[in-house]
Amino acid sequence: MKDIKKYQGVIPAFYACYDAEGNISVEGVKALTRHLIAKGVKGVYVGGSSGECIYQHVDERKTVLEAVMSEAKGKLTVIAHVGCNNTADSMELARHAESVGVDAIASIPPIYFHLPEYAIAKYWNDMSAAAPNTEFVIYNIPQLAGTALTMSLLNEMLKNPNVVAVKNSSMPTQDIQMFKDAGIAARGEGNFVVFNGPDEQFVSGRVIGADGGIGGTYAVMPELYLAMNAHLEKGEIAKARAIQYEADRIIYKMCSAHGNLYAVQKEILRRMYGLELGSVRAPMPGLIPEDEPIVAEAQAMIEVAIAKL
Ligand SMILES: CC(=O)N[C@@H]([C@@H](O)[C@H](O)[C@H](O)CO)[C@@H](O)CC(=O)C(=O)O
Repeated sequence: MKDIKKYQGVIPAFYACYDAEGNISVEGVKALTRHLIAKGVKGVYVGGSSGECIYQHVDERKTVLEAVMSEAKGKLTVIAHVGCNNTADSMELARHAESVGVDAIASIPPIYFHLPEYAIAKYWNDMSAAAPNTEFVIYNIPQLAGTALTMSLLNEMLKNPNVVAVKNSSMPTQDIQMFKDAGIAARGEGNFVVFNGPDEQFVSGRVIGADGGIGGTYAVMPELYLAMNAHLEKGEIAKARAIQYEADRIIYKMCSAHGNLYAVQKEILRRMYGLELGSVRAPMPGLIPEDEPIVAEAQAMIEVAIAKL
């Protein structure tokens, strides 16, 4: 790998940005990108779960990535999730992502049908071949994708020199160590990256060896993850853990709404910073009036936690 440093740190999973009619809001995408640059994050993960990738058309996903790149190029590490539920569309997005100059592409495994490992490897390698000059990140999120990254599948993928990282959203932090060991055995120390996925375990994931984190709640409270990361880099585990506890309580609060977590977070960003990012796409549930106190409480918790840093 040429530059491992660009993947080390706090990388928010970018939210889907819609206008009042539910169409992609290019202005919203640009505004959120500028906002995250100003907050000092390392990069963005575009078009993943938080980006509602499976609810967006190929052309919409290209539009989003182009808007991000127009603001982020040279300022942030950009990882574009290009997985679709068929190889041809994924390859088209991979080709496009390389053409706009992303740092890496990423993909979930194919969802719904439980395919054999050789078919999953071919799906990933085909999209990697469509972006031959771009690094590739395996996105392991078994609880949503329905397929878990096994060691045999990872070892098969490590034969592809573009595979530089795993974004690991499985819950056992032990998986991070196993993936990292295999990556280092194949590539050498300092040449393979594992990202922590579950935000509730950012500190544990980093302590067991994750190089950085990609997460869906970072964008609504980047200050907390940046502070945890800074404490960890100084070996201040207790201080990092105290912030992790606060972040987790905020996540539990946001997840208690009727509306989807992403809808809650976008509403908090609207209230805190005037960012107009819209709601979520059906069939995800949007906010209902009864969610009002939850949104207000979560916002207040974020503000209190930030003020304490
Ligand atoms: C299962 C799941 O959705 N995991 C999320 C977490 O960030 C998650 O939203 C967070 O830990 C709150 O539970 C991320 O790993 C997903 C992510 O980074 C993405 O949006 O692509």
